[in-house]
Amino acid sequence: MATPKFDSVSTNGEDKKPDLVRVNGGDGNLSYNKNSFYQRLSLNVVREKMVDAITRELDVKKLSSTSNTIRLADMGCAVGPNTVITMQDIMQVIKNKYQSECPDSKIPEFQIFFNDKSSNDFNTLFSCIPEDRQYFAAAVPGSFHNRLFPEAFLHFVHSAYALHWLSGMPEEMQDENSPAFNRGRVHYSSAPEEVENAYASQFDKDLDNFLNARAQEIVSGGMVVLIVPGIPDGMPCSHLTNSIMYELMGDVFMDLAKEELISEAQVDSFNLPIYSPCPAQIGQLVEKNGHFMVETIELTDPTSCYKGEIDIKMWTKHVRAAMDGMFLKYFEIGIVDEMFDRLVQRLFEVSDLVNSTYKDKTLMLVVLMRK
Ligand SMILES: C[S@@+](CC[C@H](N)C(=O)[O-])C[C@H]1O[C@@H](n2cnc3c(N)ncnc32)[C@H](O)[C@@H]1O
Repeated sequence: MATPKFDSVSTNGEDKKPDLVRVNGGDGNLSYNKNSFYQRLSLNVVREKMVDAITRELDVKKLSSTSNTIRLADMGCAVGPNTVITMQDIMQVIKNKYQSECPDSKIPEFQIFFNDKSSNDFNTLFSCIPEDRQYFAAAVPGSFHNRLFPEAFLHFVHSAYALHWLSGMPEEMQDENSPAFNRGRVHYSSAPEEVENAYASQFDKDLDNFLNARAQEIVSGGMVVLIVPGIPDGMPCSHLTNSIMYELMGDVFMDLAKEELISEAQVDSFNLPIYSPCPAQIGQLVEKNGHFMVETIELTDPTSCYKGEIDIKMWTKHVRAAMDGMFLKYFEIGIVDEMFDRLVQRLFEVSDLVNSTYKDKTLMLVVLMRK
């Protein structure tokens, strides 16, 4: 196993045994704090739809009848401005709704919980939270696939670009004799159907765990907003921009194996724990789970509120800021540097394809109401 080193990445005092599967902390050149602008642009694309859903569905009179503190949580908040801006924005929308619908009542106090894995760089996150904020802030470390809060405690849960991270890879993918063993690739794109099925069933289990935990924590009438990179129903995964990139990553790693810088066995056993669900899959999972009503499940073009071509170098840096830990868990940092250098070149060679597929409707907004 590689001994990971960090370039401008905070280690949270966990140098001896770091949990590397996290976004890059700190404020350096490869930090998520400095490289999460594309995610923010995409969040802006669905902002109006989310505001509409809150305005239409969130029954503030009912919520305020049980508590004078409204509790919001962002799950998989990471580091940097995205979570702080989004949660402040959501709080303001809810506050405005109170002011217009309950003009004679006292405006409730707000408490915002920022959740991520315990390995997240919460210190850098705290430095982004304004001192003159009009809410109480707290960090909640731990996996959102488990319980994180007391029963019937939260009123609103938001999670963006986080639920597509799988909790782990299914065991059969490590078994060389299994049809789900993913030889020569790092993702399920263009892989045999058994590989994609293994990823899909892991996602199903993870989402079910997430919904079960939230079902206990959220009050009746509370709202869940999920923003997930998705795929249109029926579209082959290989058509996604991200899949084009993941396939090129696999090709580059195989080149490095041919050059004997890494072994083929390393590539075979490495799989990116990232999955893009389609709306039908989410709808079926939510219905089977039974605790929530679906208000919205829809896909949008993530580029629809900004123009121009994708900047391949900057995009790759964003990907690295978010996913470095997944690679560093398996490969030496020199190999990861080399892979990303070569990846940029490969992406430039297919830049027309990258730009055309990037405009597909792949940004999924899911709005659920606790029954
Ligand atoms: C790409 S970042 C998205 C950050 C932020 N929500 C945004 O929109 O910019 C994904 C985050 O989800 C977190 N995450 C993934 N799985 C998680 C889990 N099971 N529990 C808590 N956080 C998780 C990761 O640690 C990472 O910080």
